[in-house]
Order: sequence, then structure tokens, then C-alpha cells
Amino acid sequence: MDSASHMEQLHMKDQDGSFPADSTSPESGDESIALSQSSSDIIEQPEVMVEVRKTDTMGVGLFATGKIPRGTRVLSEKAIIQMIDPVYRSELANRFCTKLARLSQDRIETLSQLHCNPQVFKGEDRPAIAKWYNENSVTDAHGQELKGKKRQESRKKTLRRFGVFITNSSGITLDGQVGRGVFTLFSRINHSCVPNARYGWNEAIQRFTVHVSRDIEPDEQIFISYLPLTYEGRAKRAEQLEANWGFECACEACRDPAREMGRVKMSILQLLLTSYEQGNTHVPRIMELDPLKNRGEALDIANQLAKLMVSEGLVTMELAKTYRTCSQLSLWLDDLDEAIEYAEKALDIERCLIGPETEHLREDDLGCQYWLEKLQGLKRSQEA
Ligand SMILES: C[S@@+](CC[C@H](N)C(=O)[O-])C[C@H]1O[C@@H](n2cnc3c(N)ncnc32)[C@H](O)[C@@H]1O
Repeated sequence: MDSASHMEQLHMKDQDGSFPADSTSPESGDESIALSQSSSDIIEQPEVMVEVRKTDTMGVGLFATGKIPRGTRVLSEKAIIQMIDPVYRSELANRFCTKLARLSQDRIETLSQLHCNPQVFKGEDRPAIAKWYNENSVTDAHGQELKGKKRQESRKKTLRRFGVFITNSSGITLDGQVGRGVFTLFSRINHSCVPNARYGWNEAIQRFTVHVSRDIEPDEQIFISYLPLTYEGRAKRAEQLEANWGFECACEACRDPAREMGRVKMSILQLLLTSYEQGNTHVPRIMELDPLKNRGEALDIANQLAKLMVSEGLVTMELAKTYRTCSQLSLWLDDLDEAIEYAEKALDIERCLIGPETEHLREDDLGCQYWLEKLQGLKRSQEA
């Protein structure tokens, strides 16, 4: 489909700055078809393990086409559009327009089909895009310069596409600088407060990857957590999701009030641990909790927290971090064997969620593998 055939489908008001509801609808009709992605965008995927399908309550989502074992890298994508983050939003919009103008037609179509959250727009977006249009000439797919109404239509589409970019872009690094990119299949993954997958930019292979955190059954939907706050209760999660993504979460944890108890307990344990790590200067007195007195008590709490996370199905990087804390505390308590056991658990989670490329985490033993190697070295020197 060329760009001209989309043109009648946009009905964005131009003068008053408002964004009518249909400005956020995809530009083409049936979302379940034509999710174009050139084969060079996905690498290291020996077989297609996932596909985009319609859901009942969350638009489209990503689903497993067969059984997927825990720790599998289900996506390894290159961005369809990416850029370094400028300081000012108007500059971001300006750069976006320039990038978009150079994008291939199939990538523009792919971008246009993605979800746009109307809440992402800011006051300066429309003027910044209008300014870019005033300063640049725009051509259609056949190289014909757009004028009058067509040019206006093109500007409206660009505004929506910028909304798509903001809605779906994720943090990456580009030549060592902070940037963001949009990834075709990743953009279709819905949120769950009990995710079964983890995403992240893989510096070593320069790809955006998604790994499943547990065994996945055929036809199961893949979910990530849009929120970093895995311990937070439902009300806080709902507030964040509404404010940043504009939806009411329909995940299994939010539909089942019984699951809240686990979260409450986890956030209390986390609070106690954090207070202890910070010298108990901010002990949350409202909860009438006694601060942790020593490393033994801290280890006990960290261990309880890790067990709770596992029993609640929260296999996240916070779990790896908690095992790492247990390992550090065990070492301080002079139990090297236990420290190694916890370090192995942390590494298992890290491998499962990130993969083996963690060389960039070598500094300060940040990566679990380097921490474990350090402990194993200590053990060898003790035995020598
Ligand atoms: C990045 S998109 C994910 C793909 C999207 N479902 C689509 O159709 O393209 C994010 C949007 O998906 C929907 N969504 C994601 N997770 C959801 C959830 N747990 N409950 C309800 N809607 C959800 C919301 O509309 C949200 O703004």
C-alpha cells in the first residue's frame, strides 16, 4: 500500500491542538495481517516461536506457536527506526521527521500499524512537526513533491507516527549514547504484572532481546512488565499504567485480589532490606517494624523475599539481585559455600533473562558470572 492510499483515513483536528480518538488508530485496517518485517530485522531466531494474534481485551499481543523452554531468546530484533535522545522534546520530533522521511516504505507501513497511546503527545509536538514541514519539502512514494491538502495529510500522519514512536520506543545505546528505538514484534507485547518474559537492549549483539522467564505452553501469550516496580501493590501499579500507558490492566494478578497479599509482604521485606542497606536511617515507622539488627537477620529477610518472588512467579532481574544480596551477606557471615550457592542461583536467573552476553557487566563484578568467579577464586585460594 503506498502512502497516498492511507490519506483519507486520518481525521485529526489541525487548529485546536486536540487529538481525536481515531488519530491513534492504526492507519490500515486489519491488524492481524501485514505485519511486515524484513528478514534482516530478526536474527538468531532459528525458528519462528512467536506470532502476533488478536486478544480479547488488549488489542493484539504476541503468542507462542509451540512449547518454549525457560530462558529461550524468543526475539532478537533490530530497530525499524532509532535515534539518539536529544535534550529537548521539540528536537526529538524534528529528528523523527528527518528519520521518517528517509525510512523505506515497508518500514513506514510497519510503524503506522503499531499502537499509539494518545496520552504520549505533548504540547510542543504539533508545532515542532509543523516547523519541520515548513522547512523541508516532502515527496510521495513516487518522488512527487506533496503540496496543499496532501502535504497537510502527510503532516497529520507524521504526528501520529511520532505518537507511535513515543508509545513503543525503548531505551537502547547508539555509539555509546543513550537513544531509543522501535522494534516491530516487541511493540506487540502486552503487559502483565506477572510477566513471563524479560526484555532489554543487548549491548554485545546490538539487538533488542526478549527471553521467556519460565516454560511457555503453545498458544500462551508472552507478557513483559512495563513497570520496573514488581513489588508494588495493585493500586500503585494501576496508577502508573494509567498515567504512562493509559490502560486499565487486565492481567491475571490484577484480576485476582488474593495475589495482593504476596505483593504487600514483598514490599515490606524489600523496605526492611533497603533500610538496612542504607544504615536504617529511613526505617518506615508507620508500619511499626523493627529495623533489621544484623547481617544474619538481613540474610533471613532477603531469603524470604527471594522465596516469595519465586512462589509468586516473579522471575525478574530483581530476583537475581536478591540472590546476589543473599550471596554477599553469606560471604560477610563467613559462609563461602552458601555465598557460592546463592551466586549460582543469581547467575541462573541472569542467564535465563539476559543470555550469555554479559561482558559489559564485568566491571565491579556487576554481572553474576563475575561475582561467582570471584567467589570460586576465593574458595580455591582457601583450599590451596
Ligand atoms: C505497546 S502496546 C502493546 C500491543 C498492543 N496490544 C497492540 O495492539 O498493538 C501497549 C498497549 O497495549 C494494551 N495493553 C497492554 N497490556 C495490557 C494489559 N495488561 N491490559 C490491558 N491492555 C493492555 C494497552 O492499550 C497499551 O497501551
